[in-house]
Amino acid sequence: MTNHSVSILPLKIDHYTLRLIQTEDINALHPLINDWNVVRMLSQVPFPYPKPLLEKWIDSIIQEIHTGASYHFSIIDDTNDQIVGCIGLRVDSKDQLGKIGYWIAHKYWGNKIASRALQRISTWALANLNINYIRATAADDNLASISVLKKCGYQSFGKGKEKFLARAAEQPVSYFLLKREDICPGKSPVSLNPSSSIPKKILLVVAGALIDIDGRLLLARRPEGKSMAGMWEFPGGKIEPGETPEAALVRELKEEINVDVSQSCLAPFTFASYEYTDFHLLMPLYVCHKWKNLPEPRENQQLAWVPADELDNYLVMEADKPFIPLLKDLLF
Ligand SMILES: Nc1nc2c([nH]c(=O)n2[C@@H]2O[C@H](COP(=O)(O)OP(=O)(O)OP(=O)(O)O)[C@@H](O)[C@H]2O)c(=O)[nH]1
Repeated sequence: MTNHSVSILPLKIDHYTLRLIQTEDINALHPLINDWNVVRMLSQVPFPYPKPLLEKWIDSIIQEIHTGASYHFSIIDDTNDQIVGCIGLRVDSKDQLGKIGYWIAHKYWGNKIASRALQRISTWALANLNINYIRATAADDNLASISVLKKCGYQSFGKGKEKFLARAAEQPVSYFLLKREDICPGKSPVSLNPSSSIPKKILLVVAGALIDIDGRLLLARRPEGKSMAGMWEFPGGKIEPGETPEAALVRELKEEINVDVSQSCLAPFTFASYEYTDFHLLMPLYVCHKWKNLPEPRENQQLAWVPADELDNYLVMEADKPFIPLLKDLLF
């Protein structure tokens, strides 16, 4: 994907901070991870864990942040500035999958740090990375981790065997998956026989497809905290009572991305009629080629100018999916 960067500011949970692992963390991390209690539950780590090997791993994951291949965080107790564990995620963009792993130093077990960190990173990752699912693996004898995963909404989806370096043996493991809908249930599409459900409130929303002189389309990413955070959509919003769709779109474009558009520059293009779990969305989409001001995110959303051949890399809202082939024809 182009033209937008992942927000990796330190993340807060109660009195803990999650921030990207740094080279200087080595001295604090090494004694905490070089502990049989911790290492026996991690498949890829030997025991003892030589410091230079950890150093090499830290160097590699710092490089991977630049390419977006992985994001690993130290978990820091704000009360004394001590590192208490790590949590990280490797990104497989092709399958829209993140693979998550974490450990907490033995002396901090029992403080619910893992579940809070897992909850936080899962929400952050689904809102900011190009993924729709997060996968985790736990050794079958790691009951604490299995309970943490279940508490955070991860569903068990199978069993297998994996080699654990520290134990020098294969171990039975369980695989877990978190889907976007599992943590944002409000707006998931109705999958089972929608016609039999109770009639829903019709929500009138208007959206704009802004196309620049290079033939790229503007997409906005729903920020963390909103329903369906991380999904891409078209700038726009709800039509207020007494408002025309055109007036509403002019207002929304100003409010959301500080763009001035005149109603006469909005060309009706198509519309979405889509049943979400709690409402039925009716949303006209207008095309617009002319506006004033450079679009700027005013609501903490990411913005991306996307050429036609990259549109398929963006996870757009379910209701917007039919727009994509139509817009590709328009852009090419
Ligand atoms: N603006 C916009 N909304 C869309 C698109 N596709 C789509 O399903 N929607 C849905 O239409 C509704 C838009 O309302 P909105 O933008 O005013 O509201 P919101 O949920 O973002 O937040 P809010 O209610 O806190 O303002 C949302 O429920 C959103 O999920 C789209 O392409 N653009």
